[in-house]
Amino acid sequence: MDLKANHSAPILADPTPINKQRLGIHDSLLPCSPGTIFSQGLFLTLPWKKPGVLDDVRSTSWLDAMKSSSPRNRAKNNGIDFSSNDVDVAYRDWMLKYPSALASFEQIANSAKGKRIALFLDYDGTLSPIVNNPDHAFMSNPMRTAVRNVAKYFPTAIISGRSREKVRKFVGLKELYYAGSHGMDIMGPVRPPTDHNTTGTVRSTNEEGKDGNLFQPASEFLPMINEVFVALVEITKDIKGVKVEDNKFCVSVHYRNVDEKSWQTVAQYVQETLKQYPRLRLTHGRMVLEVRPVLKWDKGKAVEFLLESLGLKNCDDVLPIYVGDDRTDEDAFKFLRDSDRGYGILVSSEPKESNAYYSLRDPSEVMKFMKSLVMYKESIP
Ligand SMILES: O=P(O)(O)OC[C@H]1O[C@H](O[C@H]2O[C@H](CO)[C@@H](O)[C@H](O)[C@H]2O)[C@H](O)[C@@H](O)[C@@H]1O
Repeated sequence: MDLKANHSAPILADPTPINKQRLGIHDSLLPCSPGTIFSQGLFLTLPWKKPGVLDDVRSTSWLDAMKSSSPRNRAKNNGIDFSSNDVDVAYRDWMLKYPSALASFEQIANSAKGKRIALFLDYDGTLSPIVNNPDHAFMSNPMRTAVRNVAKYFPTAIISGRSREKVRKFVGLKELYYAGSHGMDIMGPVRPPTDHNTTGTVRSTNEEGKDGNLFQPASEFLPMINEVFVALVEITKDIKGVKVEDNKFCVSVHYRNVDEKSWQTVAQYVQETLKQYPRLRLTHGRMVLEVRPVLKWDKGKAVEFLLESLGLKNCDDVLPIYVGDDRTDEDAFKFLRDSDRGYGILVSSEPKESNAYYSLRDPSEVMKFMKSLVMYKESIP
């Protein structure tokens, strides 16, 4: 098979328009994403753009996105002086729109009355603090205990951009469901799904010998992703601080530890490499460029899939709660908002537009929130 062939999904025309990134607005919050059309099935079809056209503009826009990914630059762009108390004022204003899930816990508990909560948790920046070395993003033991306790009462799933195996190792709890590669690798419960498009689900046994339903909608992309991973490691090897991470169905190119002067080179190298892979696209996370298949599958779809697999999808008595900190989590927030159920909770210590309803400042507040859920459950006679 020619891995690089442009079968059904040509390259993304202009993946990160400059003004959207400056405003820090996620695509899903805008009326439509220019150039993005959903085709039948899982493939995202994107109009073909002649390779080479607008290359400079595109790498400039990626550079701009990379700069705005740094909290200090973002504050500057929003006219906030980092050294003044403007930051606190801006955060307090923002919390009027996205109230603290801790301060609003009673309200959340009221809407949970008579309902079954299903909890979905992102990993990096939600359960573990953001650190410079992605291999050292460990979860604390108190956090692990909090997740274990909450999972005793509510079905709980981790949905991460990392590979499923890696995030499962970091979390280390058998009692959870895990979805890796931004939801493109899900090990759900055995219960056969009914009305969801789950073709490709196979019965599988995980590392602990537990049976599950494995769903990997991007499996045909695996050889291509492996190839691009090797190519990216090679092309970036002389840029100090770059880390290319294999996340199974996607690849992360971290630039957190790269001198800002070399960011443009990183963006250019990644884009140059991707020109040969029109079935892959580039997205942007926290100081990371992420290469992934052109597939209509994201964390929102993963939540929908897991609810279906758990037999909770079409039930009025279910309250899904999704906690996450990154752009990719917005797809899950949007799914909950659009289907008018449950709550998205954005973890952020700075103002950000979001599809979430509530906010938490950092992982320590996420831990308190989970403890509150346990106390709430234990208080019910
Ligand atoms: O969906 P998530 O579980 O939040 O995964 C998203 C990415 O998280 C990791 O990168 C981020 O965290 C690192 C460790 O704190 C940090 O160094 C990096 O700058 C962040 O982008 C992970 O390494 C990526 O592969 C995930 O895609």
